[in-house]
Amino acid sequence: MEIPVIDMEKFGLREGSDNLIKLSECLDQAFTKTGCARLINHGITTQQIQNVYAGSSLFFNLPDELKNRCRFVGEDSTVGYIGLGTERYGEKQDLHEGYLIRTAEDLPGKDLPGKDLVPGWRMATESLHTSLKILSSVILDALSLAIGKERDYLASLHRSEGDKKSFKVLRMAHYPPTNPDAAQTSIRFDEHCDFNTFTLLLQDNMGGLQVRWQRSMQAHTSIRIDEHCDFCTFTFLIQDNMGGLQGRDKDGNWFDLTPEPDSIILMAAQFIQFYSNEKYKALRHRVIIPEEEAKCRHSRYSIIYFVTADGHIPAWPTTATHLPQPPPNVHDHLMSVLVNSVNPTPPAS
Ligand SMILES: O=C(O)CCC(=O)C(=O)O
Ligand SMILES: [Fe+2]
Repeated sequence: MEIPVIDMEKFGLREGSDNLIKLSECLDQAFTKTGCARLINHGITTQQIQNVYAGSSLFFNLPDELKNRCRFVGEDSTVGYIGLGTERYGEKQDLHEGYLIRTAEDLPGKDLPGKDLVPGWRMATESLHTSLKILSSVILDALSLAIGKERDYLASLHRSEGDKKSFKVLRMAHYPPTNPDAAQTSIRFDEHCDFNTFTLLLQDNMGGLQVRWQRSMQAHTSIRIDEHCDFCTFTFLIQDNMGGLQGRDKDGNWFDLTPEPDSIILMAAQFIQFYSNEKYKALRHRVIIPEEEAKCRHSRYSIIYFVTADGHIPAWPTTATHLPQPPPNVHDHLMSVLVNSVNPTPPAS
């Protein structure tokens, strides 16, 4: 699968809405075709990114006891440290830990737990966060046009400043070294789609991120016979020469999203799926344990920015006929999804 590359420099975005229309067309094509894009020349510097990785590496190598003191509890539980094995997205054990932050303006009057444990890390994350916010606001505007709305339509659903319940968070992720045998029972991050609007993802050069697009993206709006398995014992099938019959391989066609230095992966998530009236599909993705022994015995780091609508906004439009009505709000919807993926029993070490 070819991931569309979008060169953000081409759009000279402060110059006017003409370029925004061009960007919206590129995003529309990318999301329709693959549910994702690789953004280059996005204005975020190598130094900004490296500063965050450097802090992540120091933080995640601290003793568990210190990291565990950085958990947020109560209504702010969407920021702070999330320990190894706290989340689980499938049958296998997920092998990742994370630290989630919001910017100071999104979290007025609050300090992040453990913000001083790693000198300079808070400043580095704040700088990257601010740049990602700027990038995401351009993308929100372009996506508004792409779904046939006014330029500020999505921005008006994503204000979030001072919204205590906002899930607009930046996550620093760490995948600890493991061994190739662990892949039998564990995975670095199991298959899921994100439940926010879209995600901006940076990864180091360790690899392992994979995506697969939802079948209906390839099938457009109609299909001769939709996906199914037969319920008999086995089937003999003879077909003419017109083609069209497809099977899925055991793995369901996963594609590697190979690391490219400094590029940012943009992934469609559930909110844009619902608000585009299913034109775009939330991209399914996972992080596998690499087969190369050297890579799997090495830490992997990534940085993920979840662009999320404000907590009180309906999780899907009230006009969506295929979804339960009335919709829950974004906050309650995300809480219910997160509750299902949080596994309170950490793996035995
Ligand atoms: O670390 C990655 O590359 C993927 C992480 C991810 O999918 C997530 O945090 O939702
Ligand atoms: Fe994800």
